[in-house]
Amino acid sequence: MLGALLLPLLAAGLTEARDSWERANERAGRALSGLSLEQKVGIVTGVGWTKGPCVGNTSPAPSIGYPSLCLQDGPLGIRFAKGVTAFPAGIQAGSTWDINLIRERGKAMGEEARGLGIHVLLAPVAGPLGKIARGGRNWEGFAADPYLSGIAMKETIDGIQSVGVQACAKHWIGNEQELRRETISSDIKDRELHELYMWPFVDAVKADVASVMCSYNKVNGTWACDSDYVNNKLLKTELGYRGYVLSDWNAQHSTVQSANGGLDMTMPGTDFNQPPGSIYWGPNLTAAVRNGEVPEARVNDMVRRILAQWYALDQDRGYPATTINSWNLTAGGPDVQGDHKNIARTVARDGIVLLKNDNNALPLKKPSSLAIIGEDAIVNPAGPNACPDRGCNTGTLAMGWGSGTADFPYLVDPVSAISRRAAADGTTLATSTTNDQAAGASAAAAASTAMVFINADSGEGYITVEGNAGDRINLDPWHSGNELVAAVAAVGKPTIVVIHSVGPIILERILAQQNVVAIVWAGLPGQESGNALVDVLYGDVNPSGKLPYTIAKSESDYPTIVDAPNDPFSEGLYIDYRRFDAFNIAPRYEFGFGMSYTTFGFKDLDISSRSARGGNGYGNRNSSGIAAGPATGRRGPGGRQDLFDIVATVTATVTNTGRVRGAEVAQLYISLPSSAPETPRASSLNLRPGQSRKATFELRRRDLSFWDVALQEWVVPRGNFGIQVGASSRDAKLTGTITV
Ligand SMILES: OC[C@H]1O[C@@H](O[C@H]2[C@H](O)[C@@H](O)[C@H](O[C@H]3[C@H](O)[C@@H](O)[C@H](O)O[C@@H]3CO)O[C@@H]2CO)[C@H](O)[C@@H](O)[C@@H]1O
Repeated sequence: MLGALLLPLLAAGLTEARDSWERANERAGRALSGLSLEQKVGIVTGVGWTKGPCVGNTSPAPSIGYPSLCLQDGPLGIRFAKGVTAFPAGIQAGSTWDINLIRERGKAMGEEARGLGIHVLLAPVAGPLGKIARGGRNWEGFAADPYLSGIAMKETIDGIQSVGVQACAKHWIGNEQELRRETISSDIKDRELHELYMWPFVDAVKADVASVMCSYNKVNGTWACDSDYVNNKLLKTELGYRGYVLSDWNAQHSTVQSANGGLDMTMPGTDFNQPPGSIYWGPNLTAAVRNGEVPEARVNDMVRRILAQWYALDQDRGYPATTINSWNLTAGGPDVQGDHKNIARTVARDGIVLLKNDNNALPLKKPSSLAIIGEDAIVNPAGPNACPDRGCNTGTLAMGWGSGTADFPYLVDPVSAISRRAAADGTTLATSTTNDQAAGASAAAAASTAMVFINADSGEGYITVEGNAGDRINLDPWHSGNELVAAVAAVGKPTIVVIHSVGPIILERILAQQNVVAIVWAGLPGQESGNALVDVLYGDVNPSGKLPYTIAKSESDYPTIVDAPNDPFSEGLYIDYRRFDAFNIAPRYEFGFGMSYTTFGFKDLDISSRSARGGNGYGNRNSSGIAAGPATGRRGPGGRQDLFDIVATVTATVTNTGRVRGAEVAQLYISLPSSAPETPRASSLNLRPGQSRKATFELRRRDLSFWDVALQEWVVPRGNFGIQVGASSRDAKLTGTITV
């Protein structure tokens, strides 16, 4: 392992902001001048839960052709609709580490939103970031790492907004657990706030995300949606955010403080989990303006921000009428799936991580017989959508529960997909599709190979499933999964374990079973679950997924668990792999780990750096032209714009040294000079080699900087930066340095 901490980096081409914002902003200003105060307040206030077709709706302003804005979840597809695609969850997209796939998934979600006349898709998610392994909503986001999360945020937003739908980056900020999420204070120190929790939102702002949703929790003692500090100072001033801030549903706690603190839209608008009739804005905001507590200029700013995004995305020109009906699904329409099952299958497949594969147990080679065991192999007998917001764990797991879900149009379960393949191969199947251990053992006894399906679920805290109030109660598989694997493995047949999970599971008891020869981490694959799995199990596609979080040997190895009434974030910068690396804790499977059916060689590391302040580029392995010191560029979306300058390019040649075609995610990690505070981050480049190809990583000034609390600025320290290119956070194949 290199150095105490590793700061990683990525690939090219980060920002293609829309250039129409200035014009849109002018149009918004003109439109605004013709509106009454009541009309403006209607644009910033939701009409109430279930009072419109979408989960969030605002009042129209017909005089300027402005509609009732429709805001709808969510991060893996359209909630409360029929005829939509149930895409793989964010965490599955993250485990592909594939920029293009992540963008295509976002675009497909955007197309479905547009097709239903949804103006704002409430996605993607970067909070929770995933510092708490048990955190109920971690699976809605992409990775327990700000760098990978940030890249995925940018690509998803680009995809959604490329088809004219407003994206919403959520939940801003510090919403890391479900327990007491509406009362807890996330007490986050300045450096951690910048380097971990704000980092992916910077990418979102740089991508010109239309809206940001403030979270339920308090930040350093003040409700996020009422906080001048997080909304005005950090988001709108420091990060140069041009869009609007909307509240999570009922996350607003005041009329005046929230208005003056930077909130621009309140949702859902009335009496949601509150006494009937309670509402902070609407008439109360009008009154606060009239009595001088909120300047009308502030309300004008809210409306201008909202209208500017509507104009910038051309939603004033021929945008489809809203046809979704969240409260009567059969009355909504039309079917908007198109061919999106293809991208859903590809993301599900490329997000599968192969964790163990003794003696090439996989891919399967037309086995004469195969036992399929476990309730996770079949669809819930009551149907895949039997439980509202997927609030149960019955049958195969393909998404978590809560507002970040969609109805399955269908769910291809593992047993159906494997049965089709087995029929074609002439394989005899023995099935036991409950978690009954004796039945599982007897199925295994009847076959040459056993395959056991287990899972672990979590979700949003307004639903409790089998004692799990959103957050998980432990990191074990559900429904006695460990015992089922043990009973099957004891039969003595080669045993393959397939796991569907929202996040890490402690695997030690499974790994202790001698006959467990392979472990396939199938994640949260969405509607194409079984098809994607068969693609990998049979080697039609070589697995290329890499873990977007660390799998520990013991839960106590993780930095924090859900408990205190307030969270002091005392783990500091050391979340997920940063903690394992810094404190020399051996993980079971490290961040970035994932096996393949082939092998890869890495060679020819080349590092060329250039001045961050416009100097000429030159190849150099030692002293660079990169200027040390604080960022000084003008501010724009994302903050100081010189932070996005490319200051170095790192290349390496990756060769497929095995016998079958395959893809490798080459990963680059940077360690900052020891003289500077340590700053770990991670990222990657997805490389699909034929035989040999060059992986190219473009490093931005931002990627070599740490947040200097005293200076209140990003700073590039002097000294040697360690460069590591390899196959995971702990598998360095090539190393080098950049000296600043
Ligand atoms: O959907 C918009 C945002 O909503 C937040 O979650 C809320 C969720 O949408 C809503 O369905 C749920 O309502 C439940 C309510 O809280 C509960 O008291 C009642 O018994 O059942 C309702 C469900 O039928 O409330 C959620 C908030 O508590 C999300 O945080 C946000 O990400 C969504 O975008």
